[in-house]
Amino acid sequence: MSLPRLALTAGEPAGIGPELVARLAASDLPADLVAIADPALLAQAARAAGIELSLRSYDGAPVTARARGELRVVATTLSAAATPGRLDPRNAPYVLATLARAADGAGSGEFAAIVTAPVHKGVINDAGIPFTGHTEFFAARAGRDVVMMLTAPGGARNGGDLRVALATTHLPLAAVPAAITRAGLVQTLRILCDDLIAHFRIAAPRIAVLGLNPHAGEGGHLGREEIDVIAPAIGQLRAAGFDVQGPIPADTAFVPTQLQRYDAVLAMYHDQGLPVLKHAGFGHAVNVTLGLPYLRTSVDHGTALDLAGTGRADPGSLFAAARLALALARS
Ligand SMILES: NC(=O)c1ccc[n+]([C@@H]2O[C@H](COP(=O)([O-])OP(=O)(O)OC[C@H]3O[C@@H](n4cnc5c(N)ncnc54)[C@H](O)[C@@H]3O)[C@@H](O)[C@H]2O)c1
Ligand SMILES: N[C@H](C(=O)O)[C@H](O)COP(=O)(O)O
Repeated sequence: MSLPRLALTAGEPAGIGPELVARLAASDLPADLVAIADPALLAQAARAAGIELSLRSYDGAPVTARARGELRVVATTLSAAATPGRLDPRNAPYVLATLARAADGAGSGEFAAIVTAPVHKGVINDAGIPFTGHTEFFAARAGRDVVMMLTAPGGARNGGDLRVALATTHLPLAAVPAAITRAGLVQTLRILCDDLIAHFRIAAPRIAVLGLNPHAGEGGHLGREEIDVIAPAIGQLRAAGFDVQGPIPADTAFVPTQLQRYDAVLAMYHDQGLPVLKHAGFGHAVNVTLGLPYLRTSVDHGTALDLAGTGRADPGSLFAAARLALALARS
């Protein structure tokens, strides 16, 4: 039987992504690993980290076994030689070309899933290309509404997984209140519930929806978004039969006794939910994009320019992302 094929994008060439992809290839993960990257960059990162890598050109043929270190590559050429730790806007189109190739392959069924190493959003913008993240890039390319969810195995302290989804993703904090709309929340909650049922095999997901303001608005005295927007969206989902609770004050939503009651928490913005998730699981948590017509998982960390080229980057999250992608593909 052929192995499930995972597309691996190596991300920012000056970051830790190429080294992590090489480390994953050196593992015994039972998958047909296809990197979409510059082969010379992968070889250079592997050499620097003392990883033995055997690169082969990707020809599309199915494979039934993969030896440690074996990695097929869709060769994508850097615009400028990469130096670890030093960003170069000239390579931004290269980074986006790797994402586009992965998206097209996953969309056509060529890949069972995409697993992405981190990109640097700033340098892509410095190159004059508007870009806020993989999540938004894949959503736009697929023409779908999506939801960013991070999952930390065992992060709920009761042995369960901590899952945090976001109502808004990469935008300035000042723009958050206006970006939270009733229709948007309803769509986000539907995608979250549907994908927890379809992909995570949770028959009736229990969702905690956080408030936006301190103490969930304190009855309207500390903000009205809970009353005007969040509660009506929750009501709509509940009327449709979903187990959605809230708006819950964010400051106490993550205490273990509260978390036990839920399968996922919907935070209103990036830094309301992700610091908790990363505190609980940094290094082995996984970022999953829900709502895409294909599977996409990613690491819980960024480009770590300070570690690039040192061989000291922890590959735990990329391994977890690849394992989750495989599990989701099998299910
Ligand atoms: N999946 C992604 O593409 C992704 C995720 C998060 C951040 N980013 C981007 O990465 C860039 C840098 O972001 P940042 O500095 O806020 O976060 P970062 O995760 O790159 O670094 C934060 C700290 O964590 C450490 N760290 C990160 N990954 C590590 C690993 N695998 N092993 C050991 N230590 C690790 C770094 O050395 C640093 O001290 C930004 O452009 C950001 O947007 C991308
Ligand atoms: N919000 C993510 C995090 O903090 O880990 C990260 O920026 C990556 O997002 P994309 O997968 O959309 O690039």
